[in-house]
Amino acid sequence: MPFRVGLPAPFKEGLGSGRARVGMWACTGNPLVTEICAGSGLDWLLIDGEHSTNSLESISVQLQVAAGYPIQPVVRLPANDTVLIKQYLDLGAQNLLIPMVDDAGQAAAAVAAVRYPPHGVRGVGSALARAARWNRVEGYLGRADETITLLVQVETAQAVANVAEIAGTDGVDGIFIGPSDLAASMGYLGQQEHPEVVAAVERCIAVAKDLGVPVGVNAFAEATARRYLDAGVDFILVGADVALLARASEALAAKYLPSGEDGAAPASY
Ligand SMILES: O=C(O)C(=O)C[C@H](O)[C@@H](O)CO
Repeated sequence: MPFRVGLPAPFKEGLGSGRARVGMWACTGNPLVTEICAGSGLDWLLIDGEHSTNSLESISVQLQVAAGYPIQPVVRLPANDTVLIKQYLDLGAQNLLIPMVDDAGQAAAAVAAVRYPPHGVRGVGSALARAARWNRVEGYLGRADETITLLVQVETAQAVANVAEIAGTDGVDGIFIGPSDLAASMGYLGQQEHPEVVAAVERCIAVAKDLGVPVGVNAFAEATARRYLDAGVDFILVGADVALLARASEALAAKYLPSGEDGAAPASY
């Protein structure tokens, strides 16, 4: 039986070759919404465990739903934490994004967390875990690494200063730049488009390209997204389910309600 039977290809496969992968955030915690986004035709979905109402259970169901569509799910954890990483891997998240990785030591800790001993510290629970399809994936323990993609987030001024060491850490499959937190840490809270922030993002992209390490970024403004694509990012997030719904529902209200009304529905509605 070929290895990896029943498991999707990891995000790292082919990453950095060919055109950039374009994706969106899945933040509602709702499998139906994620299913709608999974059928969008986009390349990848980022299921968010950091700023969204997602639990281990809701992420697990969304991965099952997304598996029916030609889209690659990546899951962001709330923190760079060995126990959480074990739980996310075991529920079947193969592609992990770890937030707030500021130096090579923190990157190495994330690498150790995704690897079984002797190469790391991941606890062994494959018989109980969807990761190994309850031990139906022949040889999973010896080859789990092949099924996992580890992406780390560069999103502070400190991380930008250390970007070459972070990107070059053995076992890191790519870096993902977070302009919102980066802007905040540079003293420009809420100003992801500030020229110094954009310049720092572009510096990180250039360093990663020089090292041959795949690099991604978040950019909701189309002009900025296109700028980062031109700079050579390999994967990008260009929108979010919650943001699309918020803006589209506001546009509906603006279209049909007389201007000046707040659009609140009657109490009995
Ligand atoms: O700092 C960033 O940018 C990110 O990490 C992405 C944000 O979390 C995303 O929610 C957009 O604000």
